[in-house]
Amino acid sequence: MSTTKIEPKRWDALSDPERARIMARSQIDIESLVAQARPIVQAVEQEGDAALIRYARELDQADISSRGIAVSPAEFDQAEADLPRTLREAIDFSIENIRRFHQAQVERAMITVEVRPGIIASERSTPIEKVGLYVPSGRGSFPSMLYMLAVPAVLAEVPLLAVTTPPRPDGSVDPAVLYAARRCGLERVYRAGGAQAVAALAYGTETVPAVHKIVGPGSAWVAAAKRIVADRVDVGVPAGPSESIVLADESARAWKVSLDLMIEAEHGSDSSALLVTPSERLAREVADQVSSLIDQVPEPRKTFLRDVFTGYGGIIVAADEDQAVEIVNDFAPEHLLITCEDSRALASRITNASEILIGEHSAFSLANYAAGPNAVLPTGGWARTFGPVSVRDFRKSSSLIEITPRGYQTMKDHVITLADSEGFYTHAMALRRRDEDTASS
Ligand SMILES: NC(=O)c1ccc[n+]([C@@H]2O[C@H](COP(=O)([O-])OP(=O)(O)OC[C@H]3O[C@@H](n4cnc5c(N)ncnc54)[C@H](O)[C@@H]3O)[C@@H](O)[C@H]2O)c1
Ligand SMILES: N[C@H](CO)Cc1c[nH]c[nH+]1
Ligand SMILES: [Zn+2]
Repeated sequence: MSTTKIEPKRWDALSDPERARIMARSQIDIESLVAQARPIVQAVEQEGDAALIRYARELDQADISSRGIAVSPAEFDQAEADLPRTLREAIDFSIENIRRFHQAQVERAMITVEVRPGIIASERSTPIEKVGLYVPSGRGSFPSMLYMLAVPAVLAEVPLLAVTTPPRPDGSVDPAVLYAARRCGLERVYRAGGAQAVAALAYGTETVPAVHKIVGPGSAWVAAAKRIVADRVDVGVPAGPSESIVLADESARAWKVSLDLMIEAEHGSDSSALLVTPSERLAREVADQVSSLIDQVPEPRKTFLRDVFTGYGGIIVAADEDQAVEIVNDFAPEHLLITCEDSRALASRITNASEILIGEHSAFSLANYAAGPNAVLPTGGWARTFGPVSVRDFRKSSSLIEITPRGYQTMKDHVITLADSEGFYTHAMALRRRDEDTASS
């Protein structure tokens, strides 16, 4: 196959539809799959386990009828025995880093403020009772996603955690995922992927428990199914197909930028990877180097890279540094690497990005696996309002309010005035009657 031709594009020269397509990226795929995912979700709602077994055969080419949907303790034992020692050590090392970082997110279970004398208000945090963790599999093996989800969920003290992950063609589950699950203290793992897994967690089946929240990244199929069940279950951070921006200037080295640009692009054809630079020279050098580097990558990643750099990804030449920063903030990338003369100063100007890597040593891969912060991140522009998955995603809060007689006296007249003015008769009357009762007793 011929070499992929990548042409740097000047942002100022792009048409509005061209810019809109770059900004929309995988949202286009997710939208187009919602209608196709709906019958899968409905079948699981109506038929439960039978539909999961059927879709495993149809969509994962896996016969799971003899093994069953739930992974057995013996499979966990086998996975641990089969996994190479170096991989076990790498997973252990990374889990420890992720735990060290997420431990700092554990908040006090209750904060209390005496708003005024006798008005005692608290915020109490409790774990969400049942959470489903979606661990993708197919275009990659993702033990890293298991521990990125399990570590904060366990620190949050969620009582019921149910993991779903697609079966492999022989019906087994990725042993690295099982090893990581056990290391994190989880043994409830179900063989189900894609839209069918999301439906199973939303509605429950004979085997898979229904949960209150589903957390975890996935393909456009997973993202589309989450949209369908979103009125029934909390679907958490919208973490779809991976995407990244490298923001680089004249000081950056083309070979490093080229490889860093290719990291997140190799996840799939629906990913996005952009170099945004004010340097025309760097843009041209990176275009040439990425074109020839792609040819050295084994399949299927070669095809994914080709598709990305002729699809949602590319090389953008900004008019200047200010425009480059503006493009990044408008795009709101999942991953951002800044490799510029003063990367730290530029980082302070980034307002929308879920993960900001600063300086040429901070490759995306390090943060994907082991730097400490969570690598399950919002995509599709959702970094404008969401952050990385954290311990907070697995907890909720309640307000506790206790009013003493003194606090009541301080507030009641103001509240009666407000209730009258809003037109809520009973809101005011409940306080007026209390006053009459106090006066007559
Ligand atoms: N945003 C994040 O934090 C983050 C993190 C890691 C991975 N990701 C993304 O997760 C995705 C992982 O994708 P994956 O494919 O490896 O795993 P996946 O588990 O998300 O998807 C595989 C499942 O999709 C379903 N599927 C595939 N083709 C289908 C079809 N034609 N019809 C119906 N269902 C179908 C199957 O059930 C299969 O089990 C990638 O896009 C990656 O970029 C995102
Ligand atoms: N880049 C992914 C998040 O978008 C995380 C990951 C895991 N493994 C490889 N990459
Ligand atoms: Zn990645």
